[in-house]
Formats: sequence, structure tokens, C-alpha cells
Amino acid sequence: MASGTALIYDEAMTRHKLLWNDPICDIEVPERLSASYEQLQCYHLVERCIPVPAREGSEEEILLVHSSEHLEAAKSTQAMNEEELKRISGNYDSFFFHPNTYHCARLAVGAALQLVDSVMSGKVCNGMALVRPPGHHSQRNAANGFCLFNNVAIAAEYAKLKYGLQRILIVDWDVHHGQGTQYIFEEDPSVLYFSWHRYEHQEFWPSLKESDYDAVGLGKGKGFNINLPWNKVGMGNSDYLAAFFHVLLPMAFEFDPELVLVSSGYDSGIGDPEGQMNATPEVFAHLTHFLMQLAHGKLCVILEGGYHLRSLSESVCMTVRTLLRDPLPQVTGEMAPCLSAIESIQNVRAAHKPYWKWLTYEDTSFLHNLSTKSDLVKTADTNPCRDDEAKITDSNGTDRIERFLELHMKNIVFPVPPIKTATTELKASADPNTFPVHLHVVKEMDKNELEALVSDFHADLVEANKTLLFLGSTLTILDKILKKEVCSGIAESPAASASVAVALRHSLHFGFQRVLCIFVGDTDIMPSTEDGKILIIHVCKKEQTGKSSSKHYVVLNWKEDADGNDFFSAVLGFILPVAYSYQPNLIIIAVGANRSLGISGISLIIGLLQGLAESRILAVIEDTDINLMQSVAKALAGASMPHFGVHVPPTQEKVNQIKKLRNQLQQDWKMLQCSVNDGI
Ligand SMILES: NCCCNCCCCCC(O)(O)C(F)(F)F
Ligand SMILES: [Zn+2]
Repeated sequence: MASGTALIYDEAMTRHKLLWNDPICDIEVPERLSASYEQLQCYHLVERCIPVPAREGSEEEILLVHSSEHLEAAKSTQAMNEEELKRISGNYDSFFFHPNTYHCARLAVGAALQLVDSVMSGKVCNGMALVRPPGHHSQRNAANGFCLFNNVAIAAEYAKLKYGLQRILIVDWDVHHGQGTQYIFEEDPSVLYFSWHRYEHQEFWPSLKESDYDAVGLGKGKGFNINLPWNKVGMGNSDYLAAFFHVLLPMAFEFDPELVLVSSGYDSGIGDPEGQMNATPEVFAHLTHFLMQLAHGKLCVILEGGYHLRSLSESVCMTVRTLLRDPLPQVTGEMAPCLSAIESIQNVRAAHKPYWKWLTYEDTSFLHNLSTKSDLVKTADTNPCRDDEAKITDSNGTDRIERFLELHMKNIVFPVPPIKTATTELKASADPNTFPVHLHVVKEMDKNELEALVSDFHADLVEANKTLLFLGSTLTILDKILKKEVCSGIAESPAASASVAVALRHSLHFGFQRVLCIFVGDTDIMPSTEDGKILIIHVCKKEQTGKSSSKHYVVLNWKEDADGNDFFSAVLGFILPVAYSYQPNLIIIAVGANRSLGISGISLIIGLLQGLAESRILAVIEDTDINLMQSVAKALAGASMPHFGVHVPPTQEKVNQIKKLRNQLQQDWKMLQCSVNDGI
């Protein structure tokens, strides 16, 4: 399995610059690239990456997307004087030429293609290319919005041609709509394009009707173009996460891409003069982490926009750190999407209802029978979605945001990337090379030490001496996690319930305020959860019910479909939003007897929840199935992206159960909200 993260940066791309006065284009400065690279150096991230050189994209490669007229026009600018450059620039909406622009734009294309080659060849697992001029507005026959050649679109066409790929996902988290990319692929079902963008009911540039949520693609490409318009500024971390949970990720997992490309613009981050949004840099770590669970981790991140140098640089560093598989910092802010965001999320889900299985059963309520959009409830006021303390820029805006970011980044706790995963003895058959290198076998706690520990706190839980022994491995591992010697761990146990009960009480005794426990299979011990310090999600077969769900004790009846993984919608649409709403300090994943989930369902939970609790996950496995142990170890170590198996849509009954639980709990766990009419 490939590992390692490529970083592509070439100082030559800083030599494209504006030669005259133009208040629209003057934010796209060379320092965007140099400041980002310097911040990476400052955090010692450059040296941890694998350097890959940029190269000039060839004319042939550029012609994969652009017309020869466009190419020739761009080429001709190299020899122009300032007056001619200014004139030809005037042919386009918001673009400027410099004598070096053509060369820089070819380097930007070549850098993107080098990144695709590095990932597809297995030289690295993922990577980032810091490029300018950006690309996602440029079209077959035109430069537009600071973009000359569409770097990401060319990379997608190149990957299809050279590697025979048939499913490529492009995620465009830049705050502007990549209309260029949309036009290029809107009839192409092999490229799924997702973009969110500031829109304000078509008020915001490029002010296109086709940027709205009902532009779903054309002809064979219907369903493969996803536009999520933000009709207000001030969108924050919870709005972005909700967009991933309830729109992008379910479609992306159903699409099951072979490669993921990101049009990575950071003008959607806080402090950016263009975006006017409130999302803070660490949210990009979580967005990146989610995308790393697709395509076996094959992820190419290519820079687009981002105009607040400090915000841009910090967000770039968050992205690269996550690509390097460092544990993620906790995402900050209130986990509750705003009404306008929920309305947009609901609209785009309704628009795509005819094209996606996972959506087919979803009741998107009042929207899907609306003939035109005008009937829509429009949130008329255009004031920001929420007025955070770090309000968007005021008169001396930049240094105000600088100060905010300075403080904010200090408060971000980076879990030291310790040895990822520890475990006690594993079955002899587990040969070392099938286990990820991060696995660290720790010796059992000795008996007296264990007796002292357990009898002090948990005598009542341990009915007889015999059970004392197996508690050892759980507590041994748990102690290492609590002391931050390791990030995560696996403990085997012949009685998962008892081990979990002890581990939960031990964690609270240690001082944790919120422990999330996901218990898969049969269990008899359910610790008291009324003080809110424990949230239990119990995934079990039907016959185990009899207990109704409540805020801190949720019963999810799920028996995984025989021929595939139908658990995606439960994880993405329910478990993930609840977990992110809860913001646990520790996660315990327990697998008891008669588990009703397959290995891929369990790996999916671990893979997607790893962004929480600073990646502190304790796995307690009662089932002695060595394949389960290995898959859990790999998922915890994040060494190899698990393959989640064939995606099958859940039955109507299962989806109804999710909807019922969502309606019951969405006031408590607000990240569950994805429609405005459920009495919010
Ligand atoms: N009244 C006219 C306003 C024009 N504003 C142009 C904004 C361009 C944004 C470019 C970008 O950030 O999307 C890219 F990623 F391409 F760089
Ligand atoms: Zn942008």
C-alpha cells in the first residue's frame, strides 16, 4: 500500500503578477504561494513530505480541455508589452496577463499532472500542489476569474486517458463556483463534480443561474454535477461539515471514485475578503480526512483561491498535516448548522433525489414536489449567517483577523503524533507484515498492579477473580491512550461488555467529560448515561430492542445486508453527525458477540470517526476473528485506506429508522439537521 505525501512547489510560479491597477485582480498576488510554503516550512511539514518537481504541462495536455485558439492566444502573450497585455486581458472577465503568465500557467498544469502521476504510480499515497494561476473558472475557450488553464480539469482528463480511470471525484471547496469545471464535465458521468460557493441568490460573482442547486448535469451527466449555493455569508465549520455529511459524502461513497481531486481554494476560510465566511483552518483537516477514506486514499489536492495570507497559510498547513496522517485537532465552534445552510442542503438533496440510490428512499419533504424554485421559502435578509466574535473584516480588518487567527491557532491542540496504535498480544498468526508499522505491542499489566487498579475502582463490576485477567489488556491499552503514549489501541476481551464498562468508568475517573461508545453486537451491561458524560450508540440486531432511544443512549437496529455494505447511510447520515455534535474526548468502539455488522462496516466507522477525540480510539474486540482484528488495526493505524466493499442502498425500513431517529434527536444533536421543515 502506497504511503507518503507529495508536495509540489516551484518558486517560478510566483513570477506571474499584475502590472497595472486593477482592484478586482490585485488580490491574486505571488505572496499567496510563498507565504503558504513558508508556513509549511515553519511547521516542519515540508521536510516530512516527498518533494516532487513541477514541470510544464505540454500543449497536447492543455488541449485535452482547451481549444487551440485559447492555447495560441495565451502563448502569444509572452512577447507582448504592457499595453498589449492590458488589452488582451480586457477580453476576459477578471483576468490579467503578465509576460510570465503563460509559463507559470503551464507549470501549474504540469504540477497537477505530476501529482496525479505520483499518486497513480504508487510513489506516494496522496499530495498537494501549490500552484498559481489557479484554474477552476477557466473554460475551453476562455480565461476567467484569475484562471488561464483549468489545472484540475486537465488533471482529470489526463488521469482518464493515461490510467483508464472511469470514476473521478472533483471536490471544489473554493468559495467561488468553478463554473469552468462544471461546463467541461456537465455531460460526463465519469467525473462527479461537487462545488459549494457563495451565491446569495445569484448576487455574488460570477452570478450565474447555472451555479444554483438545480444544475445537476446534462444528458448522460445528469446527477454528476452537484452545486451547493451558500445564500448567506458567515458560513462556519458546522455548515461545512453538515454539507459533507448530508450531501457530498453519501454521493461520493455511492460513486466510489478511483481518484479524488480537490480544487482546494481557501477563500472559503475565515478572514478572506472574497468569501466573508467564518470557517476556521482546522475544518480543512476534517474535510481532507473524510476524502482520504475514498479511492483507497488516492487524493490530489490542488490550490485554487485564498486571499488572506495568514488564513490561507494556516489552512494549507492543516491540509498537509492531515495528508501526512497526523491526528486531527478538535474542530471548534458550535456544532449547529444555520437555517440558510440547511435550506441549501435540503434543496440540493431534493434536486438530486432522482439520480442517487441513497437519496431515493430519503423523504426530502416539501421540496421535491415544487415545480419552480420561486415557491421556495427564501431567507430574505442577507446579513451573515451568524455573527461570530471573530466577525468578518472591519475597517482595519486584516490585523483584526490576524490577531484572531494568532490566538485561535494557539488554542488548537495538536495531538502529538505518537505511535498510532497499541495492542496487547495478538493471535500468533498475525504476522508482522500484515500489520501496519505503527502497531506497537505492549506487555500486559502485571497481576497485582491490575488487581490494585481494578479493585479500587471497579470491584463491583468484577464479579469473580477469573474476569480480572482479561480486564488487563483493556486497561493497559486505555492507560496508554489516557497518558497520550499512544493515539489508539486494540484490546481483546472474552467479555466486551465488562471491559467496556470498566473502561468507561476508568475514563470518567481519569477526568474525561465526554466518552462516545459505539457498541456493535450483543451486550448486557449498559452503564448509566444520564449525566451526559457517556453517549452510547448500540448497533444490534432487531431482537435486542425493547429499549427506546434517548439523547445519550441510541439503539440502532442494523443487520448488514448480506451482499454489500449498506451501513454507509447510517454512518454518514446518523453516527457521524451525532458524534460531531457530541465532540467526545475519547471514543470506544466495542465489538461483542453476534455482531450484526461486517468488517467493512466496522472499519468505516473507525475510518470516519478518527477525526474526533484527537484520534483517541480504544477498540475492544470480543470476536476472535483475526480478519476483524487486522482490519481494525489497519483502520486505527490509518496506514491503508480500508476498502468498504460494494455499496448497496439500505432498505426502506432501515432508512425509515434513520429518519425516525433523526427526527427524534435532531434537537439534541443539531448536526443531524438536513431539512428545514422538520419543525426546527
Ligand atoms: N465584480 C467582479 C468580481 C470578480 N471577482 C473575481 C473572483 C475570482 C476568484 C478566483 C478564485 O478564487 O475562485 C480562484 F480559485 F480561481 F482563484
Ligand atoms: Zn475562489
